[in-house]
Amino acid sequence: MRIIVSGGGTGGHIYPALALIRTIKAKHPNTECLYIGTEKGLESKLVPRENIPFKAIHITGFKRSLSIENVKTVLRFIKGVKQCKKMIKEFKPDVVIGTGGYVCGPVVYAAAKLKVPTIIHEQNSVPGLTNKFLSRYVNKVAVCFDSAKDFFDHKKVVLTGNPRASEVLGQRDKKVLQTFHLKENIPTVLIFGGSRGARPINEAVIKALANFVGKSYQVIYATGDVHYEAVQKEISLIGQVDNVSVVPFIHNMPEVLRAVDLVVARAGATTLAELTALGVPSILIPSPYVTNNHQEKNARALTEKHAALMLLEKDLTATKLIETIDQILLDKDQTIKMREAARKLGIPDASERLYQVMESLAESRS
Ligand SMILES: CC(=O)N[C@H]1[C@@H](OP(=O)(O)OP(=O)(O)OC[C@H]2O[C@@H](n3ccc(=O)[nH]c3=O)[C@H](O)[C@@H]2O)O[C@H](CO)[C@@H](O)[C@@H]1O
Repeated sequence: MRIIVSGGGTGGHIYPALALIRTIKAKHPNTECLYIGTEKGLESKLVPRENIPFKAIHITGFKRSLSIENVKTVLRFIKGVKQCKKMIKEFKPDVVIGTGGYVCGPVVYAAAKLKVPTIIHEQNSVPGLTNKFLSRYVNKVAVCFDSAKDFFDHKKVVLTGNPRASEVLGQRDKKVLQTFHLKENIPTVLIFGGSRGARPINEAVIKALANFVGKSYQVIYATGDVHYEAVQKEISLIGQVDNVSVVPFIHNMPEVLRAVDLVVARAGATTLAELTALGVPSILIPSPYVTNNHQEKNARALTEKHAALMLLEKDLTATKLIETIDQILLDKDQTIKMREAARKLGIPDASERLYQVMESLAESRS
């Protein structure tokens, strides 16, 4: 099989794509894959790490307000479509899949125009602009939340879940905590602000740092690559805290998620798919800076079922953060209830479901 995958900007669009590629390669080791992204997006770093052939196009996203930049974006889109058509004709894919982010626009649109079978994967409860636009042209729309179905043509829509959910599954092995210089025999909370980190979360954690001293739990705190230096500078002024391990980014997230007892994070859809597949309780701090406030809607899908607690960014303080962590981790019954509620929401066979959609589409063509 030959497939082109495109998805980018942030990890939430890239990790599902990588997980799907791994599933396909596990089934058909001879599958040829090409990933199309942008140089600026995180994909230009993450995809080559996986030894997947990567090509970049130059494209930008639409601004919501009227602006001259939008005219430039239209021109870049037209140029991008031309570039993608050339790549598609050369590569001759059986299927083209877009996992979100504006880079998918020209890639999937070009494929649809060339009559190559196309799928878009929407991770969120409310779709992004690019996927809404592409949904008119593609053959199938794979979604992760029931509520997302209503935004698309019901004949095209399939509930698959997020392939990252399948990827994080595995044996819980707390030995990985040693790599963070932490203990295996006490509860661990993992704090991170999405794939790029989040300044407001970093600020709250830095202020909370001294209050973690003497707690019966320990903390892994990923600042986000771009924030690491600034955070370290601030921490050096306060002093290191033994039971808090600070890192820029976690590249072995599946292993780490399996070893921790609570997660504090933004409410990015891929993170939520991972948490629910594993049944990890969470405190969600939705980013208020995303399209249609979709992270809050993502988070509500979990809080309504008691799988997570939500802390709005406007209410986020160091004290509130510690109180909420204590509320869960210092109450075993609460932890267990949240764990079970989270697991009930997971779609652990998401990779297989998405693979089936892809395979039947490719077969229908041959
Ligand atoms: C600001 C923005 O537009 N965010 C969007 C983006 O979020 P973002 O890229 O932050 O996506 P998610 O929170 O969904 O996923 C983050 C991914 O990065 C991984 N990870 C994170 C930190 C780390 O140190 N190591 C690591 O591997 C997580 O395990 C997860 O797989 O895509 C999501 C999925 O479409 C959307 O729901 C978010 O609203």
